[in-house]
Amino acid sequence: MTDIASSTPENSMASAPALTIEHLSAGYRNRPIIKNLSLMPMQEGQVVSLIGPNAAGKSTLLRAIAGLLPATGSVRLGDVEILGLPLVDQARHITYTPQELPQQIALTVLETVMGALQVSRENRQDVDAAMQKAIDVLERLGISHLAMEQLDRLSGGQRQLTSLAQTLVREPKVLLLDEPISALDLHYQLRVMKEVREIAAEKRMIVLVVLHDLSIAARWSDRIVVLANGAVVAEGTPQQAITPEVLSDVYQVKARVESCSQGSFTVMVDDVV
Ligand SMILES: Nc1ncnc2c1ncn2[C@@H]1O[C@H](COP(=O)(O)OP(=O)(O)OP(=O)(O)O)[C@@H](O)[C@H]1O
Repeated sequence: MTDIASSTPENSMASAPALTIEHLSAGYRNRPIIKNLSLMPMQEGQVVSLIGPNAAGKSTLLRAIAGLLPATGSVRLGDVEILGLPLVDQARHITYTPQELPQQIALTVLETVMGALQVSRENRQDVDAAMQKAIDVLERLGISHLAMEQLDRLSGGQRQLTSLAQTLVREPKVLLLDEPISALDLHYQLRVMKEVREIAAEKRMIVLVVLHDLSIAARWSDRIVVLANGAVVAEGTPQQAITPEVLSDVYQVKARVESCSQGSFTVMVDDVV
């Protein structure tokens, strides 16, 4: 087995670990939600969007991959089996950002983001490096002006951006994002998707993101997974996965998929079925 955390950039490039999910089942008490689910391997640098109706099991799937729910099956990063590892070891590879906004604690945004790096306060160099990293992420997300604001004085959208900064600063190998743009205005929705995509490519991260806006998912994802009733109903490029037939089956809407001038496409919903 390969120890991913201790591998050098050279040999990790050579082995290019993919995230492979096979025969995954998970749920709550006596309530199975995810049933024997397998996905195409997700490659380094890829952004994969998970879409589907309310209660389809999207958050449950992310929590199961992150090791936060009892699950059976296999979640492998390269040849390392992640499922069943102690949470602290799993967290070295995978970071999950939940749908819920962070607690309104009395820390500044900068302190909150730096806190995610868990450096010792004794070591001045580490603290300085952590601060620089945190500031860089805040700048990328366009919220460096909030660095000295207290978390409990922020709006919902500002707290969501802080939560994302807290996750990104750790540069995990696998990033699981549950509706990261649900509280954001148009500018920040696009800004976040653009930055997540760029950071994934730069840092060779694997990103699995739950989104409800299909046009945004189509524009910013390499691949789409459509989930309904805890099972995959379509998977592939945005063009392959988001079709009028799938939208009718899964969301019960009459929809068109229209090409845009920039090569992406928009989903136009005409009516409910
Ligand atoms: N803690 C829990 N205990 C029991 N059942 C739960 C729990 N959390 C979620 N569920 C159930 O699991 C199913 C899937 O929920 P999940 O939150 O994964 O769906 P989702 O696709 O993320 O939905 P949404 O788009 O509405 O956020 C739902 O039927 C829900 O009621």
